[in-house]
Amino acid sequence: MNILNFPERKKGREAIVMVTCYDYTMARIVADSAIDMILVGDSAAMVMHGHDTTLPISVDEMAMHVRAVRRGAPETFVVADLPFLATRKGLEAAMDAVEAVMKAGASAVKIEGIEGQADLVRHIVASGVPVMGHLGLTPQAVNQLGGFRVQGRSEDDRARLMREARECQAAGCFALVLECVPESLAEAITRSLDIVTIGIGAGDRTDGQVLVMHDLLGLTDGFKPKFVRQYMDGRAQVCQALDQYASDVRERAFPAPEERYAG
Ligand SMILES: Nc1nc(=O)c2c([nH]1)NC[C@@H]1CN(c3ccc(C(=O)N[C@@H](CCC(=O)O)C(=O)O)cc3)CN21
Ligand SMILES: CC(C)C(=O)C(=O)O
Ligand SMILES: [Mg+2]
Repeated sequence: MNILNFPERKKGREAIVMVTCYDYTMARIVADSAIDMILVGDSAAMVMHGHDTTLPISVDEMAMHVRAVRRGAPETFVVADLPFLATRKGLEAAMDAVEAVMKAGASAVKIEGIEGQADLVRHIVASGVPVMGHLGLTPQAVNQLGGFRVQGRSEDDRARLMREARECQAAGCFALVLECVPESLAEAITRSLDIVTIGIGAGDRTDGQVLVMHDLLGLTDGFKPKFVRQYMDGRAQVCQALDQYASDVRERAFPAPEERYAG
């Protein structure tokens, strides 16, 4: 995937497949898979660091995850989330955040919401940095949304999200994530835009899909929103391996002779 390929992946062509990734080892695996692109999401705050929301992660921590992912996937298109408030403290602070994740190796940045930051998006794009928009359930606004809830169900919200999607495109976004919105709204937005849409909990009419790595591997304990499909029972498989290791050690079945060094 290259920034120049996105327009040709618009509706009707092959769907874009994106997954989150936060570390070197998993990035190497993603790079060997059929995945198109990586999102170094601020969901790292939750799945990597154990917070309840995405709010606590810093620009430096995001940059650290981007550096690790870039080392593991040197050729992959990597989008980095700009964390909570990074774009809301003036132009210089915002550009410092963009600089940090781009110099860490990102190919593009993702910014939640468009209200009050269309000019900033224009400036980032004019600076040579591709920007991915993100509308619908914007987790950085969880305190305002009253929880991780489906968005765009009322007629007013629908109209607002449709308008904001057009604003993202007008501001120069090359792609737009639609999170937790009714499929009819995601379809309407996808049809009305020239840029690609990437859905999560937004039905199958978007131009691509994104899922959190740990969700699709079944590693997240008890976290299973409706839109998640678990492609393996990662928790059970990892736990089984750990239990086997523990029992082998206790029974002195590990290490075997061939796993030892001779003097
Ligand atoms: N591991 C992980 N996966 C994600 O997809 C994800 C994160 N973390 N962190 C950031 C946001 C938060 N997300 C979430 C979290 C919870 C629901 C959820 O509980 N959804 C309810 C629907 C609620 C409603 O009907 O309004 C569900 O049961 O599906 C949805 C998205 C998506 N993102
Ligand atoms: C859920 C996706 C879209 C995201 O923003 C994240 O993982 O942080
Ligand atoms: Mg995010």
